[in-house]
Amino acid sequence: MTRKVEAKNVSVSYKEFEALSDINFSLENGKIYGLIGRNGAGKTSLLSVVAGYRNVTSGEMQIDGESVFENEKAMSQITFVHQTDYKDEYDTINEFFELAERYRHTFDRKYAEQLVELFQLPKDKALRKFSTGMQSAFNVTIGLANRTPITIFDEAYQGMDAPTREIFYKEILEEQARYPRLFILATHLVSEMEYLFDEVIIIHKGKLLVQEEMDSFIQKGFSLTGAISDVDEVISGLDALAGLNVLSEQQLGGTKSVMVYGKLPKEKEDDVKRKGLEIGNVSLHDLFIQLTKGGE
Ligand SMILES: Nc1ncnc2c1ncn2[C@@H]1O[C@H](COP(=O)(O)OP(=O)(O)OP(=O)(O)O)[C@@H](O)[C@H]1O
Repeated sequence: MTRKVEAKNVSVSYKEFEALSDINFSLENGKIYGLIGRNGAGKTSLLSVVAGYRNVTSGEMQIDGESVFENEKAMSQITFVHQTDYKDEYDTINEFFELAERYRHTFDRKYAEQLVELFQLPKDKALRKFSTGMQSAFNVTIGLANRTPITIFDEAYQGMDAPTREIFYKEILEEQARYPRLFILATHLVSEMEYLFDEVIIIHKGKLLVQEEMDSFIQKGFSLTGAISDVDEVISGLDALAGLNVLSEQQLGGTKSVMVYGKLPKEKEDDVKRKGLEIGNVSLHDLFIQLTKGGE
C-alpha cells in the first residue's frame, strides 16, 4: 500500500493568530515519524489538518495528491487518536467494537480483543467509568486495530503507566512489521519514544524546524568533555567553522562539557585527540531542548 502525505505551504490561523506557518513536508508509507515540539508549537493543529479534521487557511494538505479536507476517501485512510472525553459514554468495549467493525472495513476485531487482554481492560464496564490511562489504552487499541494506512497518535499515552506504555510501543513496532503503514507519533516523551522513530519532525512556533532521518539527525551533534581550558581552546572559533553552533556549556569543578550542533571539523580532530577530550553523542532529547530554546 503506497501512501504519501504532503504538506505544501500549509498555514493555519485561528482568527488573527497564525498557529502554523508555511509548512512543507512529504511523509511516506512504511515509516514511523516522531513529531515533537514545545507546548503550543502547533503539533495538534498540524495533525488535525493531516487527518482532515480541520482545513488549512492557505496551502494544501494532500494524501496521494488529493486534498484531505472533506474528502471521504482520503479520510477513510486515516485514524487520528487523540485524547477523547468519555464522560458521557455509556457503551462498553464490545459495543464500541461492533461500531468499529461496521464503519471501518480494516478493523481487526481479533487483534483488538488481544489488545484488550494485553492492556487488561474491563469488557463489561462503560467507558465513562474507565480511568484516564484505561481510556488512553482503549483509544490506542482502536487506533492500532483499525489498521488504516495512516495512523496518528497525538500524545496518546496520557495517564498510561510505564508498563502500559511499553506495551503500546512494542505493539507499534510489531504492527509496523506485520502491516507496514505510516505512523505519526506526537509526543513529549522524547527520550522514552525516540527509539521508535525512523524520522523526526520538529516544529517550533508554528514553523517546521527539522524533518530528517533519526540516525543522521542524531549525528548532527556531538559533545566534548575535558579540562576547561582545553575545551575552550578547541571550541574557540568553532562558530566560524562550517556554521558550527555551541548549544550549551556545563562546568563542574575543573571539567567542562559542551554540546555542539554540527560535525567536528577534520582540522580540529587532532587537537581533540592530543588534549584527550572525550567526544560523545547527543540525544534527540538534548538536541530538541537546545534547538527550541527561546528565540527563533
Ligand atoms: N481553537 C483554537 N483557537 C485559538 N487558538 C488555538 C486553537 N487551537 C490551538 N490554538 C493555538 O494554536 C497554537 C498551537 O496549538 P496546538 O494545540 O496545535 O499546539 P501543540 O503543539 O499541540 O501544543 P501542546 O504540546 O501543548 O499540546 C497555540 O498557541 C494555541 O493556543
